[in-house]
Amino acid sequence: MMMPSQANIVEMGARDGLQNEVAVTTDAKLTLIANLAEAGIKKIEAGSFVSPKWVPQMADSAELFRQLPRQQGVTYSALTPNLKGFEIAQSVGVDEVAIFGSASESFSQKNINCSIEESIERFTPLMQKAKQQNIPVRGYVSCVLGCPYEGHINASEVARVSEILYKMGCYQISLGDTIGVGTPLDARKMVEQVANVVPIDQIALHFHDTYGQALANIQACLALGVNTFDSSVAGLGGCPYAKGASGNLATEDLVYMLHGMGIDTGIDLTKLIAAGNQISQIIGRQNNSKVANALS
Ligand SMILES: CC(C)(COP(=O)([O-])OP(=O)([O-])OC[C@H]1O[C@@H](n2cnc3c(N)ncnc32)[C@H](O)[C@@H]1OP(=O)([O-])[O-])[C@@H](O)C(=O)NCCC(=O)NCCSC(=O)C[C@@](C)(O)CC(=O)[O-]
Repeated sequence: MMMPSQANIVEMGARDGLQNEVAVTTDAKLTLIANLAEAGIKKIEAGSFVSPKWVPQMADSAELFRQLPRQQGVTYSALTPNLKGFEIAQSVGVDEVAIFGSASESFSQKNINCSIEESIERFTPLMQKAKQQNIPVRGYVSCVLGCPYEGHINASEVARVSEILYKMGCYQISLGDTIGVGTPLDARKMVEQVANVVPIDQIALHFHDTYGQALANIQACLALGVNTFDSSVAGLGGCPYAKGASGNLATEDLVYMLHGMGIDTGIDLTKLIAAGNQISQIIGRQNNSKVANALS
């Protein structure tokens, strides 16, 4: 398989990032999202329609979508764990939603308060409604390279859950190394196993960078033909149900590597770095992107 000449980046900063940082105002989120679109990002996960008691940082997602100025050609998406979340998302004009399952029973319980099988039952009416309304649904599988509660997770279980979400109608399956423990050979083997049940061009990688392995893992999987990657500007975030996990791979670091390999992203790195520096300043912490720090 040839390396892709172009890659798609799904920007997580406003959702996966800010769900696990000190709460910021809706205005600050709107500015971040506008800056990301201005930098050339075409897919922005902007919020989530989950219980505000579970994730208070996302409680303003409906208000955010109501106010969000849309840039043509940009998709603004949100997480929806159940029909209730989907209906609220739909009422405020979300372009695309994502359901999120897990390859780990324990993480499923901690994150969405139900078993893997129960989560599939909750997703079913959502998928039916999304199909009726023509709203694309992305599917996440968490803990694909390890679980904070169970440790090792078998790739066969990752493939099993991925196949279920794919067959339910998710147009893309995003494989989450939620706690960032994976290493390149394991990442590659896991993706190869999922690719037996989900076409490789419908697989995305969502790697947290807790152990500094995310770029190496992506590099190992690029050769398989994967060309969609989730990342967070400034490396924002973590996971509220995976203590100690750091944010997603920083988008600036990913873009720098891909451009260096001759893989186009359509993203202006200078504008992206400015967006990351601004939100880091607002939340009062150092930008977690090595590239941003080197070039700032
Ligand atoms: C899924 C639930 C809601 C189940 O929570 P539950 O308690 O089992 O659900 P419930 O149906 O019994 O409802 C309980 C309360 O939540 C409300 N509720 C119910 N649904 C909604 C909704 N959609 N929006 C707003 N409110 C909702 C519902 O109305 C009720 O309110 P109350 O009567 O107590 O006032 C809960 O567990 C939850 O919100 N969990 C948050 C999960 C979350 O956001 N986690 C972080 C996402 S990150 C992730 O999953 C990993 C990923 C995707 O990034 C990939 C990776 O890194 O690997």
